[in-house]
Amino acid sequence: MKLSELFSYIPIYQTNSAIKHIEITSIEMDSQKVKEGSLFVCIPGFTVDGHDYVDEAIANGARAIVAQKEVKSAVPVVTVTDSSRTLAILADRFYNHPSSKLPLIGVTGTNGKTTVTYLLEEIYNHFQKKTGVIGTIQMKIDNKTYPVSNTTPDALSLQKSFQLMVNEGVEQAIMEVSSHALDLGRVYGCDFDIAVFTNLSQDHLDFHKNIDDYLRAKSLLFAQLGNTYDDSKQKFAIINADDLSSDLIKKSTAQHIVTYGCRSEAQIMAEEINIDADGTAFKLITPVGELQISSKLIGMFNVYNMLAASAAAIAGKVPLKIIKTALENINGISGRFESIAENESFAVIVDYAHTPDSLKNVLKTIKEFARRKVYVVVGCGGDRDRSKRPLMAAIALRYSDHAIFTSDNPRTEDPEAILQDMTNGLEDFTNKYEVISDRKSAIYQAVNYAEEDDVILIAGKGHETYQQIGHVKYDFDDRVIAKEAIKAKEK
Ligand SMILES: CC(=O)N[C@H]1[C@@H](OP(=O)(O)OP(=O)(O)OC[C@H]2O[C@@H](n3ccc(=O)[nH]c3=O)[C@H](O)[C@@H]2O)O[C@H](CO)[C@@H](O)[C@@H]1O[C@H](C)C(=O)N[C@@H](C)C(=O)N[C@H](CCC(=O)O)C(=O)O
Ligand SMILES: Nc1ncnc2c1ncn2[C@@H]1O[C@H](COP(=O)(O)OP(=O)(O)OP(=O)(O)O)[C@@H](O)[C@H]1O
Ligand SMILES: N[C@H](CCC[C@H](N)C(=O)O)C(=O)O
Ligand SMILES: [Mg+2]
Repeated sequence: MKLSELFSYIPIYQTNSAIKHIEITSIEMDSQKVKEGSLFVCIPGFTVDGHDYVDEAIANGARAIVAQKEVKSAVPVVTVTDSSRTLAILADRFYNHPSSKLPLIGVTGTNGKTTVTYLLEEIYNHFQKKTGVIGTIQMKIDNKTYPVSNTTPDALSLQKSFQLMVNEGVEQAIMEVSSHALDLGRVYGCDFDIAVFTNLSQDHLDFHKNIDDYLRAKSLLFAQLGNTYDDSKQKFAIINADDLSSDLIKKSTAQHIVTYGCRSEAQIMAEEINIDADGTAFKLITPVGELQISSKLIGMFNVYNMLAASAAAIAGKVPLKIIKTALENINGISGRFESIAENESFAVIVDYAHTPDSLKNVLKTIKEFARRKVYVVVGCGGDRDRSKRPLMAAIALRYSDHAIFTSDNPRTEDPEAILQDMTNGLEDFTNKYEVISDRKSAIYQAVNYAEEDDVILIAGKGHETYQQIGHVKYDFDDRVIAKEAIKAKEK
């Protein structure tokens, strides 16, 4: 594509030489990925500054550079005020506005994003639509999966993924939109049709200044739904009426609002809720009819997830019957309340709870059905919100009979220091917990303790198949380790 054509979408920029004739073959934001003919966009990052990699990009074949400050370069430089924003606009143009060709649902909120996206995948698959899903676990197009390094990819990878979905004939795209992505502009240029808000509770206060700033980031998804009305392409904000943050979310959008909930008055509601150890049943009340749902998903939080997915699907004109069949068909989501010890006298559950709110929800749910002791194995991630550590530890103690505090992904932090952050202030309860920093040993210990009718919750890593220590990701899967521990106990 000619640079002149690409830049026709950027109204104001400066160049140090003529760019009209330059033909580019790809856009890159990483100098290491630059090939002959690439346009290299310099992004100032948290670790390094892309502007320092211009020479490497040119050596690898860059034909032009986009920068937001002065750089020395042997090839033409286009200077813009914000290179991240420019990257999003250029990527959308380069890949031919792919998100406008796909009905696109974005899901945001502290907890439940992955779950809601997979419920929606199931619903749309039952509706005979080919789906594309982007989120924490992977990118998935139909049944083909692709690895991801972020829940919401950078703008360049994202637009490229949308183009792949268009080429693969995807009829419904569904994605998780993290607060980081919204704050950093990774989803600028995405033409969302439906935006879903699950809930807000504490997380990521290492990145966001405070909880208000975190909520403001989440609200951007709703602000980005657009400010005009188009009969042929209606846009919807799907909002949890029972969440205290919903007022601000509602005010952030000019688009149609669909509310869901169980306690406050809402358009989509669950009534006559019945939750037990095998599943959940409720009556789904909607403006287009009512019906009974009987799902294998466990816990009140999953009723909310099912309501969120149902509300989005109703906005997307999916018939209620299809929604019912899909919700009743889904067995569970990888690493979310996943039951491991099917043939044992005790239960082992692996769950991705890594926030105070999700840990509390999941433990309260287990406590309701547990016949005997509840053990929890949990840690907190390094290089992440420190203030959630003592809260998660206190919740683990309060809602279990015995807690084993261990490492999650320590990343570049000292694992013992993370555990100190968790246990500071718990000196009076040392008989209710122990600290085993090696995660494998912690899981083995819990399994060794377990007797008939006990439940073990292994929280925090869910579907993850690695443990990151320093900058290295080692193979590690809670589910595999738990099964090994059970086998060893049986011997
Ligand atoms: C804090 C944060 O969001 N960091 C993201 C950011 O990394 P960074 O700012 O450190 O990037 P950098 O290494 O400084 O590089 C700056 C620029 O220089 C370029 N570069 C760098 C090196 C080089 O040799 N050549 C070169 O050109 C890079 O390609 C980049 O364009 O940009 C990277 C590329 O897009 C992201 O992968 C990275 O996410 C990291 C891995 C991360 O952990 N992010 C977390 C906090 C995150 O975003 N989480 C949310 C989910 C949270 C949730 O689910 O609740 C997510 O959406 O994943
Ligand atoms: N609606 C909900 N409200 C509160 N907790 C929930 C909800 N749904 C799921 N959880 C809990 O949160 C954990 C993570 O769920 P899920 O992966 O769906 O959330 P997420 O928002 O995608 O998380 P992440 O921010 O890591 O991508 C689950 O394992 C469960 O313990
Ligand atoms: N997307 C979340 C995942 C946290 C999962 C937990 N296992 C951890 O490493 O803290 C994050 O990056 O904060
Ligand atoms: Mg997720």
